[in-house]
Amino acid sequence: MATPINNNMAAIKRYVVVGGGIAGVSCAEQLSQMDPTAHITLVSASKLIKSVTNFQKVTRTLELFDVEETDVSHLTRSCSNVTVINSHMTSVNPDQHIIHLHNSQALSYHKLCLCLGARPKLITRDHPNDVIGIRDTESVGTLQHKLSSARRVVIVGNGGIATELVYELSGCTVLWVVKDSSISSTFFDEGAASFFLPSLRTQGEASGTGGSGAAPDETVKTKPLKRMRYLLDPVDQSASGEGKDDTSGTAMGSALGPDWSSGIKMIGNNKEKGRNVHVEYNCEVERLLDSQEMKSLSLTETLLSGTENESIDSDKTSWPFYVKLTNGKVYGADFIVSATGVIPNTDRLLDTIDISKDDLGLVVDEEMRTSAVDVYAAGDVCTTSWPSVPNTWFQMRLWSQARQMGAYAAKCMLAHSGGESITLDFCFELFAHVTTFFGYKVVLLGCYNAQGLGKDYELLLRITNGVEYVKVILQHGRMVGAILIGDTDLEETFENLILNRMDLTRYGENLLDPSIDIEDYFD
Ligand SMILES: Cc1cc2nc3c(=O)[nH]c(=O)nc-3n(C[C@H](O)[C@H](O)[C@H](O)COP(=O)(O)OP(=O)(O)OC[C@H]3O[C@@H](n4cnc5c(N)ncnc54)[C@H](O)[C@@H]3O)c2cc1C
Ligand SMILES: NC(=O)C1=CN([C@@H]2O[C@H](COP(=O)(O)OP(=O)(O)OC[C@H]3O[C@@H](n4cnc5c(N)ncnc54)[C@H](OP(=O)(O)O)[C@@H]3O)[C@@H](O)[C@H]2O)C=CC1
Repeated sequence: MATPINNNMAAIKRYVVVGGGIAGVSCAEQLSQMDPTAHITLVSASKLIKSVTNFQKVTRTLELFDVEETDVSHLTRSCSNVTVINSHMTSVNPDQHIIHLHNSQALSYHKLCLCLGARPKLITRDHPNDVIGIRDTESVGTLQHKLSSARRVVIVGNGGIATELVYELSGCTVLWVVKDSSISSTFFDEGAASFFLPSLRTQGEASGTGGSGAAPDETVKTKPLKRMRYLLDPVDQSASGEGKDDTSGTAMGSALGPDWSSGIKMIGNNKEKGRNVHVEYNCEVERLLDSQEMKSLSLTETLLSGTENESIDSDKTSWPFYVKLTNGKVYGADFIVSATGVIPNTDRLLDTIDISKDDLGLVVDEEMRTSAVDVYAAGDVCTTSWPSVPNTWFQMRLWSQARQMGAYAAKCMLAHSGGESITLDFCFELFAHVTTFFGYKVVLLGCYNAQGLGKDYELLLRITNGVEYVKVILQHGRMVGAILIGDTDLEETFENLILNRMDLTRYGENLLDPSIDIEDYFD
């Protein structure tokens, strides 16, 4: 029998936040800060919760911070009106305004914010020992353990985690399976991907087949209109972007924080071996096979070219399993990291509550409300539904957005409690992300890959191989997006230009002329 823990529920307006990740903790902190008299309860399935430290605003919309995993006393010390319950929420009853917890408690709420996060979307759940996902500290531990005896690891996926892992892993061969024709396609077009390829090769030549990143002269299919470009180092023509199709361009513990991989040893069984990455482009994993199946199907393992072949006698090497790719090749491997995106943690919850969802994400309106009355959602678990005008913000499951959404949901909950509505927070006007890939600072602003623009845009490019890659997307003479790789120092100016929607037609090619101090231009 469930026990209500807040008996005086009619009198107390209790804000309940579920989830101890960045979104949930930011929501609880913001509620506490804005209303120190409010009763706030944070329910977290994980014992440790996330807290944002060293927060700094880089520009109006870009923010940098560290994420620490702390015990709950860290939060309750700084927010004395927050109590934390370490349990799993099993169901929600919006009619009665009650949630049920795994420990048999029932908890009533005035407003509820669900910050349940997401978990890895694996290519298959049929091989839990061979196919792993990375999300929290525990899963990184599993990765390290498996790596220590691994000779060859297959990484599937072409987004954030895969891009970080291929750069960090050493001591084994990495077979990177991407379904696109260039690497890191969630974040970069083919030009930027080419800029990064030398970094992949630094510790041993990366080989690859069929992709533009590795095959600079790849034929172009469609060409957007381009006005000009700066190519400071003419060696790598592929990186100029000219003639490229630019339309290509998004219960565990809480997700890891920035720099999760630094300081963590990710070394395979051969400590002497550096980075050794082989990329298979334009394909996916078709199936996994054990050695019996390999024999019965008379399949032959594909040999890896380059350094690996010198050290592996392929006839004698046996592998725990084999992957058959959709391009027909078969590779032996020790294990697979499926870095193939995330699934919001709502599936069980959805059995208990009538609530709108989109691809398992809880649909929220511009005041972070779900379709269930007094139930809000923030972070990876939600799917935003508001139209972005101008069209320069979109959702991506990132910690900056988790933090912003958590804090904004708190503001909405308090405003609605007072019978007020609230206008969409400024941070949702412009997509802004700062991160590090392949050792380079990366800033993404607005429609950085011309998302949603069709072919109605122009590009400006400035590239210095090994130093910087600057791409600007213009529509009708106005800047709508930018990719800044390296220490370009352009983020603030470009952010202003995108937000101001200034007509830049008259500046023409001077906009990216490296000999002009662009900041002075617009002061
Ligand atoms: C390896 C990795 C690297 C990343 N790198 C970056 C990066 O460089 N930059 C970036 O911006 N983003 C990055 N991200 C994404 C970022 O970490 C997430 O977008 C963000 O942390 C999501 O926060 P959240 O609070 O929404 O969800 P989570 O951190 O997943 O937290 C959800 C919380 O809810 C709890 N929970 C779930 N269900 C229940 C329940 N029923 N009852 C109670 N509690 C429950 C979970 O235990 C967890 O504490 C990375 C993610 C990963 C996995
Ligand atoms: N520095 C950063 O900003 C980082 C951010 N993150 C975030 O963490 C979360 C998890 O990262 P990650 O798992 O890399 O997710 P991402 O969404 O970044 O990337 C997933 C990738 O896997 C591809 N994919 C999906 N299904 C398959 C499949 N069956 N076979 C092959 N490829 C497939 C996707 O292609 P398609 O898009 O075509 O479906 C996409 O390229 C994301 O929200 C990500 O944004 C993670 C690490 C670093």
